[in-house]
Amino acid sequence: MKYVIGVDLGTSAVKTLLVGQDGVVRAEATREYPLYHDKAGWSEQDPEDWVVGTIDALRDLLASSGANPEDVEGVSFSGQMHGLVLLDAQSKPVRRAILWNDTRTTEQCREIERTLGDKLLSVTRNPALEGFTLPKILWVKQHEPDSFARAESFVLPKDYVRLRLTGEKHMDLSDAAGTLMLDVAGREWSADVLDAFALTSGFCPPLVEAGAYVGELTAEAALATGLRQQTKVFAGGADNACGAIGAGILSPGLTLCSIGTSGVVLTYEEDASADYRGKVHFFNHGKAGAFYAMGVTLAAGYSLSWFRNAFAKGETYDAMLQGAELIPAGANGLLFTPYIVGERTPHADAQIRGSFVGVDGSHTRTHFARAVMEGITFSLNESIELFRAAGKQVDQVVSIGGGAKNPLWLQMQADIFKADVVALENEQGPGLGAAMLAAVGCGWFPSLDACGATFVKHARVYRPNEEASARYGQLFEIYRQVYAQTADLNRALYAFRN
Ligand SMILES: Nc1ncnc2c1ncn2[C@@H]1O[C@H](COP(=O)(O)OP(=O)(O)O)[C@@H](O)[C@H]1O
Ligand SMILES: O=C(CO)[C@@H](O)[C@H](O)COP(=O)(O)O
Repeated sequence: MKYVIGVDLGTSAVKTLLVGQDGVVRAEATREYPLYHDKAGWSEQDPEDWVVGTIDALRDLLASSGANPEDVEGVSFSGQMHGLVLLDAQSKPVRRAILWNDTRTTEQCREIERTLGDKLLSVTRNPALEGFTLPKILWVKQHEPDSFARAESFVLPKDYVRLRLTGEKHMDLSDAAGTLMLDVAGREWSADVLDAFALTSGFCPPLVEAGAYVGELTAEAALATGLRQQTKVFAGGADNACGAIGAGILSPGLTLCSIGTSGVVLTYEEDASADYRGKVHFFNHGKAGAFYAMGVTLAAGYSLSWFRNAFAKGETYDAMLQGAELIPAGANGLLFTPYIVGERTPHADAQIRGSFVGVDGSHTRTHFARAVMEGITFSLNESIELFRAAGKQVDQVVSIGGGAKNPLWLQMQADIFKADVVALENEQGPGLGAAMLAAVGCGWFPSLDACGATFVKHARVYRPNEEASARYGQLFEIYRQVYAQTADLNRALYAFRN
């Protein structure tokens, strides 16, 4: 049996999958790494942690599977999007990476809007959001001129790991789309954007397709991981593009829900003609020539992991959520808004923060945990509603990410989305998508679609429960009001955050 490896560089951990030619996941290995929140709204990681974690996980993957390295033909990547890794002339990071969920750049977003005007939406196809890469570059330029002066180029998180494993510097289109520097429809770095901010084209890495062959491992990387130096390396893509590939979202009419650290709802777009007027993100897909539109909840899984760290430290998610399935929909009148690091869709607001509304003396920790899951799912439903309002039919949603490990949450998604929710045999969609890019690159299949027919394995389908759905419909209308009712209060509280 021949194998490929998918590496998913997530926010909480790097997850590696060894997948056979039959699409069966033979082994998994994971390494967690820390997040640094030095100030409210800041979120950073050390790129070295990604590299060490990836090498350790790959070594583990080979050891635990017993696979012969000679049989591992290719490897590809999926990565958390937008994170800025500034590199010096020797391709060494000049500072820690500033991540997608870091919201320090509101001022730079306004500068981008003023400078680019209409070109912002017509060229980059996206609004200026704090999480995107260009505002981070401008922030470093303004606040850390010494670091910026040493920076000769930039890459995104998974590009840095690939650079360390191959010695080759590239960025794929699906990830470049999240920088706000790409002409998304034209599929090239935008001269308009680069000129407007005095950035040279040499500052940006060469662009490739997600499925492009970019080289083989360095001798050092082969020795450290146990893989052969001749293992073929393919560029890989943004985690949401790879999640879409791994969930089979490869043709029109298909919808994905991913609950990782962030939460996303995305729909496939055949071409760049759709115009959502910046209400949702619009990016290049990992399938060459295609696109996707996507709404993002900044703190989806992160809200539940925050809740666990704060109130159930040391417990597993399953232990913390025990009994939550016995509580009726609506958590006995307790509502949660998951704005704990700000929000993107439908409220692009870095200052908003979360709320529990309706706290009652009878509520237990389990009610709060259930309310957190419901609030996250209501937030994702706002994106589903946006797509429905734009004319998309959303009858079936494929669900992936850590949140899809929990059957209660999958049923809740079906009830709140009022759509069938399909779980996959393995919820690690982005890692599987990366493995599919490698499988197609190695010539095992003529296309991603053909590969999907073997690799994407649907498991249980969760259908909406009529009674719960009706109840959630009423609660969703109340949930929707909380943003407007708490926006001013949160602006007033801003001065009191560290
Ligand atoms: N057993 C579980 N039950 C419910 N939620 C879970 C479970 N396991 C993980 N999660 C959720 O999944 C999130 C991590 O998802 P993952 O896809 O691994 O994230 P990332 O790709 O951002 O690193 C956690 O923050 C948590 O909210
Ligand atoms: O910022 C976005 C998408 O625009 C996030 O979806 C990141 O790509 C991080 O993803 P996860 O770590 O939650 O998978």
